[in-house]
Amino acid sequence: MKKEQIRLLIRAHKALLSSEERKNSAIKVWEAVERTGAFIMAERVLLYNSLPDELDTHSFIEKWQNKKRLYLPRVNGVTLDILPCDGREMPTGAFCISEPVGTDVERIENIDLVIVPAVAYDRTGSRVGRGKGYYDRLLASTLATKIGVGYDFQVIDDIIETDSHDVPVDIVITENRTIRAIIKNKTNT
Ligand SMILES: Nc1nc2c(c(=O)[nH]1)N(C=O)[C@@H](CNc1ccc(C(=O)N[C@@H](CCC(=O)O)C(=O)O)cc1)CN2
Ligand SMILES: Nc1ncnc2c1ncn2[C@@H]1O[C@H](COP(=O)(O)OP(=O)(O)OP(=O)(O)O)[C@@H](O)[C@H]1O
Repeated sequence: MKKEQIRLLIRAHKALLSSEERKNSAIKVWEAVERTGAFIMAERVLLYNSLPDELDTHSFIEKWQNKKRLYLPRVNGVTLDILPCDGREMPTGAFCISEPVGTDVERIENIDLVIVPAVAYDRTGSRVGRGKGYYDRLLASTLATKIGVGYDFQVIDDIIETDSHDVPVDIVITENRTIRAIIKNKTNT
């Protein structure tokens, strides 16, 4: 299936979710994330500030804000800057996402774990994003563990047709499953 087709299908499916279902799924996903070795071991974690149509991250960020060093992305042209999520107020930035302020940009090399949003995943960890390539550019230069989160229907049975720039995740976590990608994504280990 082509990426654009997948985006349309998933958008339609998401529109059917009740707020109760959204909330319950998020609780289960974050409980499963907390059980992974990658999360337990991680000191610096890059999260995303969820949009209404994404798996909610707000309660999770609040819970862990003072226990780990959390970071959020901020759009800078075609790339993402990584800023600490330190509890300060976050104004609405690009694409209506609340983004951290300040100049304390962190290097992606220093991040231990990246929690990645996506529109869809397949069971090998390949992902379809929102089509702007921000995460592909960011993840191209990290050895951090990458956990993709989402609702269970965001994991599709088809294998996603990928391009050479696409960076897969290592683990996909939904309310029903934790999928460890079959293909090892790191080339130097
Ligand atoms: N919560 C969250 N933060 C994120 C991302 C994300 O996907 N989710 N990003 C991931 O890259 C980066 C921002 N990139 C984004 C790119 C497109 C859209 C978006 O809403 N696109 C619309 C189409 C708008 C258009 O084409 O102009 C859409 O998907 O319907 C949002 C964020 C960094 N921060
Ligand atoms: N590492 C990269 N360097 C330069 N351009 C890139 C890179 N990765 C992706 N792109 C460009 O970004 C655009 C969108 O790519 P794609 O459709 O794969 O995005 P996506 O995976 O859905 O989005 P995202 O990675 O933001 O979640 C493409 O035109 C692609 O050429």
